[in-house]
Amino acid sequence: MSGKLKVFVTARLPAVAVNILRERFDVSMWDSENDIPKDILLEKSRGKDGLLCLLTNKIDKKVLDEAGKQLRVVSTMSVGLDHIDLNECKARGIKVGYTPDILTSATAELGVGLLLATSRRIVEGTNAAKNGSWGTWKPMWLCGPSLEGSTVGFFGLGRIGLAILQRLKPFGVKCFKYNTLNEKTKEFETEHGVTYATFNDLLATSDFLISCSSLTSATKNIFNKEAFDMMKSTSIFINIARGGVVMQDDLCQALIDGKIRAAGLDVTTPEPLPTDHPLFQLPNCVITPHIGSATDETRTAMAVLAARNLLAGLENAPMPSPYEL
Ligand SMILES: O=C(O)C(=O)CO
Repeated sequence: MSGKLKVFVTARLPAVAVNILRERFDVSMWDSENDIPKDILLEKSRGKDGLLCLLTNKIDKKVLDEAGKQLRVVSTMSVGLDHIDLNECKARGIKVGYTPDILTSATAELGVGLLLATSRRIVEGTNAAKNGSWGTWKPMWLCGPSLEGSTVGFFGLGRIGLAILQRLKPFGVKCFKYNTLNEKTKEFETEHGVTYATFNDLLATSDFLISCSSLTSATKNIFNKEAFDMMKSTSIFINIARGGVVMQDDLCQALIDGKIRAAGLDVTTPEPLPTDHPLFQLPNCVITPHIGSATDETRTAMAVLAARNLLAGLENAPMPSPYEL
């Protein structure tokens, strides 16, 4: 038996990340890209000093109990933390590490991609080109709204929202609005050319509404029937945050009824969304499988940062990216 601290990694990660841990710890890993079943997560967490997890692993009281009192660090390869019971971690003195910043650009790129895919009807267009419905060039076929001259609203304007805003400026957007829990300073608003809106104003005036907010008890299901009813029938809704901010059945109905024009979703409830889900039947809904941060560079950097957080946390050194509980 080695006297090394024990860590469990809940998914197959790039070797460059795992090797950081192997040098110092007794490492076991769920060596698969498929999600680890809960019973195995519980079993493998038992007796570990540290866990390196993904956003798909619910690190709840049960996992923490099963791991045992020696568990000192939970490091997640994600910026989102809604899968971790943070209150329990705090109560137990367990340190939490996460991976913000390094995925901002990649996620912002995908957000812009979804905006363009929905507004310019790129998926509908490629399908039409493939399936023979192309025909001749028609004056108004597959038209969509322009970003130029539009009002773009952000629900949540943290790192990722801001990065999308910056990328959208060259498109000639007329007005950027935002709604967040805490209003930003006037200096911030002036610097970024964005104005605060109440949630209702954001709904009523945005041509494009982008959800970039974290999932909390305050944001859960906030995009519901009432919200979609308030949006313009010409507006486009984008969600790159968490599926849980949306009442998905209400969104589906709003798209069917023409309450809003289109939606682009990188996140859904559940994930994966069953292939027979009605949203997949709608031509005005573009769904990508939670790939916001999926660039080669970003995913590798996230894995490495998660490993470094775990290493530092277990060695009582400052984590490169701690989440302050
Ligand atoms: O890091 C996260 O929270 C993600 O959603 C991954 O893109």
